[in-house]
Amino acid sequence: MINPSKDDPDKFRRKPMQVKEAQRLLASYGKPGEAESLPLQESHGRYLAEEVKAPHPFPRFRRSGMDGYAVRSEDTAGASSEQTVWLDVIDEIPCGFVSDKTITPGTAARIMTGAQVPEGADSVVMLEMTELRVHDGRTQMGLKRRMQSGQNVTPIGFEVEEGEVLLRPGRRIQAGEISVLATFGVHRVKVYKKPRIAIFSTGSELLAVDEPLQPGKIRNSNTYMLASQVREAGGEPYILEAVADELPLAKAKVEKALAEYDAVVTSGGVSVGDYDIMGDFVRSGSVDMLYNKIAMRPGSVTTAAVKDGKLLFALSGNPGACFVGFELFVRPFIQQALGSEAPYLTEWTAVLDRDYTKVNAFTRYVRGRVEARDGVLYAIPAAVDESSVMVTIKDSDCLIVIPPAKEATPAGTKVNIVMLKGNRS
Ligand SMILES: Nc1nc2c(c(=O)[nH]1)N[C@H]1C(S)=C(S)[C@@H](COP(=O)(O)OP(=O)(O)OC[C@H]3O[C@@H](n4cnc5c(N)ncnc54)[C@H](O)[C@@H]3O)O[C@H]1N2
Ligand code: MOO
Ligand SMILES: [Mg+2]
Repeated sequence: MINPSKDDPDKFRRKPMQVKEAQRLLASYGKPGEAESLPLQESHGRYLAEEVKAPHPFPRFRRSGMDGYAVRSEDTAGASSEQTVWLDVIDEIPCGFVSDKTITPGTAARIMTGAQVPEGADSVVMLEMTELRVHDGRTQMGLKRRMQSGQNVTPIGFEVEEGEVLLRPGRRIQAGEISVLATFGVHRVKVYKKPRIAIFSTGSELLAVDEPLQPGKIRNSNTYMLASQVREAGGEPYILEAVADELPLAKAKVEKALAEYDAVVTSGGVSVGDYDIMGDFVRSGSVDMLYNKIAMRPGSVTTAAVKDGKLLFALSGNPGACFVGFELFVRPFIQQALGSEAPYLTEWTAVLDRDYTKVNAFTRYVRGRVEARDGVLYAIPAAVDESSVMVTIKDSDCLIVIPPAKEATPAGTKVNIVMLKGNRS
């Protein structure tokens, strides 16, 4: 039986908050966590918790850029297409070896790419530009070209000076950063710990992925989608079992999870329905509600609350809204906890590729694809983008931001797009 007293007007009177305002509010909770030291090869995708300075210049020694001969450029002054200059070859220097000889006038040393240029030499002649002979019992190299001082020699500190700041805290470690760290012998890297994020869905209709379908029921896809989003954002997902739409069950589960993990993400039950228990929970006083309505679609009922400094993100059950709510609010929190210097998704501008006919008082985050044609970015909205639609999430690489509009937004309009791909670990 429907109980009329259930329709508490408080439930419906929600004050919408703008996306950016909600992000600012959440940012005061998103702080880098503890640091840990990881072996270099395990640090990929993490964020530096320390500043890395160059303990020595790089290159550390004058380095040959070619396989050839180290010479004194002065000695080649007389070389021309008609005139070969011959120099005595006094040493052979493979990579990794340092010659104990000095190149004096009239001499040269055979040298390999990457080897230390010997004292006295100031340039390296490419092997292909030289000839070799034995003359009066001496091995000589000949060349017909004048060399400039410094030619094919990389000077000390060409890339990096000693003491230079190479990487700052908050820098995401990828291949280029790994190369820097390895070059300077940073074999253990101080990074921020991954935040541990508990995830569970609410809904009496939910079946586990391995259960056969039953009438009126669906499989729980949000939990797994969210775990994947947590991972992509750099966090450590912890999947908890879904709970039925019963307030005491959800309350106990959230409170335990908030105590045990760095943050909790739930899906479902935040709207105004009779069994929307998460909505009731955040208004129950057990947690401090930050917002329960955002001026956006999908995900207008996206909710957040805090307890003892820990965040509860109560996302919509509708898969499209759940996905967007995560990207706009949970992802930045995870990134902030990781110490990222750029916690929000990259925004670009693009040209709307076709008319977007829906109107709304709230900003829409329409899933879509981005395409570059003739140097211009075009944003193509997904054919179906309803909040309840799951299947087009996988085909989207951006969210097209359509500001509140009373009329259709025509093709050709310049729009902001929030990039979903290319930001990931
Ligand atoms: N009278 C109104 N009804 C609705 C409103 C409204 O303003 N007034 N808002 C609509 C909007 S917008 C959204 S979004 C949804 C939000 O719903 P809830 O967050 O309360 O989520 P549920 O009611 O639990 O479920 C909605 C929908 O999503 C499916 N679902 C839930 N959990 C999962 C999961 N883990 N995996 C896959 N699918 C899931 C669920 O079965 C429902 O179909 O409310 C509108 N209604
Ligand atoms: O939360 Mo609903 O997805 O606003 O459309
Ligand atoms: Mg509901």
